Amino acid sequence: MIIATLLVSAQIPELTKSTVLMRERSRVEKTIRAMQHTGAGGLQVISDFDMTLTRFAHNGRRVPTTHNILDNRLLISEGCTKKMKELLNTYYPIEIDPHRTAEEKLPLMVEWWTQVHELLIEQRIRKDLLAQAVRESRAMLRDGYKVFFDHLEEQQVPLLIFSAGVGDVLEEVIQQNRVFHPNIRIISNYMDFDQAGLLRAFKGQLIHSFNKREGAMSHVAALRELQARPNVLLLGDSLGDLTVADGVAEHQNVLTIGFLNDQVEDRRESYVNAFDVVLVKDETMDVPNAVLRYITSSRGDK
Ligand SMILES: Nc1ccn([C@@H]2O[C@H](COP(=O)(O)O)[C@@H](O)[C@H]2O)c(=O)n1
Repeated sequence: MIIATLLVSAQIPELTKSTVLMRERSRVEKTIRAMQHTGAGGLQVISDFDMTLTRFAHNGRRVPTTHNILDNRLLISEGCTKKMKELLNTYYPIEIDPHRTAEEKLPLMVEWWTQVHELLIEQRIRKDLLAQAVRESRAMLRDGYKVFFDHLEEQQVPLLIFSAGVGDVLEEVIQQNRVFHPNIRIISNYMDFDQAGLLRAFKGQLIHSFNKREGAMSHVAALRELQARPNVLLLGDSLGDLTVADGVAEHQNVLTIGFLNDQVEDRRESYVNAFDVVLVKDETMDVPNAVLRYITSSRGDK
């Protein structure tokens, strides 16, 4: 068995990079082997979007989240920008605070999202200007994103993107990067426009970073096709992302990969305890791509 697990490391050299942390390397290798045994046909990928599929920073500047892409004079006023920034400065430190529990954070996240959505609705955002706002933004998917999206499509592996961001903006980002393939399902906060194409509400139950399990459970019927796939590769950048897989179904093998983008020293321990694999300040999809390449390679290739 030791020889078998070592073989996995040899086949996936990306897992030996100094930016890759694992609580229990042998468990990771065993899970990857089990997933490779079933192959692409038994696999599904569940991923967060902002700061997981998108970069956290580029050239020393933060890359905007889907909410922040809406901060464009085409769509919102200067006053709205100011209020959104104040809310971000108040609530983002709470979202990533390793000393508060998810239970403590939950009501505060509801406050943040609710206030921002109310501000956006007051602005009566125009649907027809969203694509231009995305084009003008500094939105950026992680390096290696094309290999990730294209490989999943080629292997017919479903990709569920579960995001507390803004669904309409998220779709536009992946559309403009030409990777919006038919194997993708998205659960997110979608805008509701009136007949004149002006934002009047957000649809459905609010999704924030700490209610993803409940959000996933409420979509279980729509996600029935995923229940036939026992193996899950789950990608996220927040501890709240870990609960999505529980909400979808019971699984045989789940491998979780967490991007630790910010406040690394303070959060390292909690991330290593929670995710199987932690990627520290890694702006690429190299590790998920290497793991996927291994899992979906046929056993004869080994
Ligand atoms: N007004 C807001 C609210 C949230 N955010 C950030 O977006 C992230 C949510 O999207 P996921 O795809 O990661 O689920 C969340 O982590 C917040 O930090 C924001 O920028 N502005």
